[in-house]
Amino acid sequence: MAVEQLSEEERDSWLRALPKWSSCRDGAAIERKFEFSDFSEAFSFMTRVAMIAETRDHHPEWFNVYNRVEITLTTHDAGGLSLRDVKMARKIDALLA
Ligand SMILES: C[C@H](O)[C@H](O)[C@H]1CNC2=NC(N)=NC(=O)C2=N1
Repeated sequence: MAVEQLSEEERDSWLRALPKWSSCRDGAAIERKFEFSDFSEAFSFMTRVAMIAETRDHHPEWFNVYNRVEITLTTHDAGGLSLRDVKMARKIDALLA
């Protein structure tokens, strides 16, 4: 599905609203690291993120070891960062609010 990459200006302004996420891959992605009390908490969080990803058809790249989860968001169909990533990041943040 066609989806637009954010311009550099749009990216910078959206990122200011997502202070827990940092830009990576030369602006093509954003990432956030999470730490939980144990694996069960981490995996439960991942399960909730997975459900959101499925309903939105927008899937994270992620890494988990025990209580740590690292999430990278990028839009493969756009070859970079899109509004889908920003919205997904907001949803993920809201899970922990
Ligand atoms: C065919 C399917 O809708 C697409 O491949 C979706 C699935 N999940 C996706 N996830 C992400 N992160 N980027 C995409 O471009 C993407 N595209």
